[in-house]
Amino acid sequence: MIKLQNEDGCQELPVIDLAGLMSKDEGARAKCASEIAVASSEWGFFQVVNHGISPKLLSQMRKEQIELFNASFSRKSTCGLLNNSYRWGTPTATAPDNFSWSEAFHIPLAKISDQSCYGEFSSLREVLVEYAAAMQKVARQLAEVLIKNLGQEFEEFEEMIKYDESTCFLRLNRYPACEISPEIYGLVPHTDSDFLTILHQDQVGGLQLIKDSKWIAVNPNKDALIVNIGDLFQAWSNDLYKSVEHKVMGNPKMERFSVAYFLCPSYDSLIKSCRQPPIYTNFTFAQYRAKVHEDSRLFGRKFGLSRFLRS
Ligand SMILES: O=C(O)CCC(=O)C(=O)O
Ligand SMILES: [Fe+2]
Repeated sequence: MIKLQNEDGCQELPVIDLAGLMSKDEGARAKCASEIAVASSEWGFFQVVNHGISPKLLSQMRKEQIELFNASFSRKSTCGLLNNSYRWGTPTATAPDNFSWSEAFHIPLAKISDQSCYGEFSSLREVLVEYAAAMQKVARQLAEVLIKNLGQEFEEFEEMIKYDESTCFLRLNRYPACEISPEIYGLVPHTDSDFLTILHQDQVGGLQLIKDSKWIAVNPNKDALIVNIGDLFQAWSNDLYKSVEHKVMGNPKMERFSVAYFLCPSYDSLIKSCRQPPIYTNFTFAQYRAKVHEDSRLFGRKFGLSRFLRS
């Protein structure tokens, strides 16, 4: 059992002021970029403030999200709603420790402006469109910093990986209060299969990540977004940036909401290390997704990048 380290106040997730990236002062821009790169390699996780997304948009998103999840189960799982993306629990679970006590909508960006996905939730559409565009902007800004820090041209990177509206997605999460047992996860430990993820959580808390072999809780900060490195950036950077395991703990009394934006490349993008000697074999995003799905189906879990290690 891994002890929760920051219960005794040892370590707090870095908070980075993104205003630095926009500064006229070159030194301030370089300092901010360096903080992002260091946090990505030492933590694989960080928080950003002054990210440019208005508090109004964040609170509108939360309001719409709550209304959506308040709908009946039969309505949420109705054919057509948000691209049939409603999921609850873990269909592949074989034991309590691989079951996630949560429900979610998992919406590809390509479907976000599609009127036919919304039914009576028409005001959700406008908010999601604006939210996705705002998150995409921050995600690309961070990707640019991380790519330049690897000594690569960002334009070339974007040319190679062509973000795809059908592979980037938003996930709306709800974690109902779970009175059954404190052992049950809201979301089981996992790494994200993308370049990077940007999360907006409410004030309930429950997200934890591994740092130096210990679980660290992310204390809610109402002004911050949480950023984490995904498997693809770890492979691309040849393990310089870390895709670390994280999980959501269940809460016996309070429900919790979060929204995650996943920055993904097109399926045919080749993910190859920018450094020598490469730790992983080259793979396309389609191959990676297929392997993750196959492992979940056959073994009930994801093995992720370890499947692509060079022998
Ligand atoms: O809700 C959270 O805090 C984490 C969500 C997450 O890790 C995910 O959706 O991949
Ligand atoms: Fe995640």
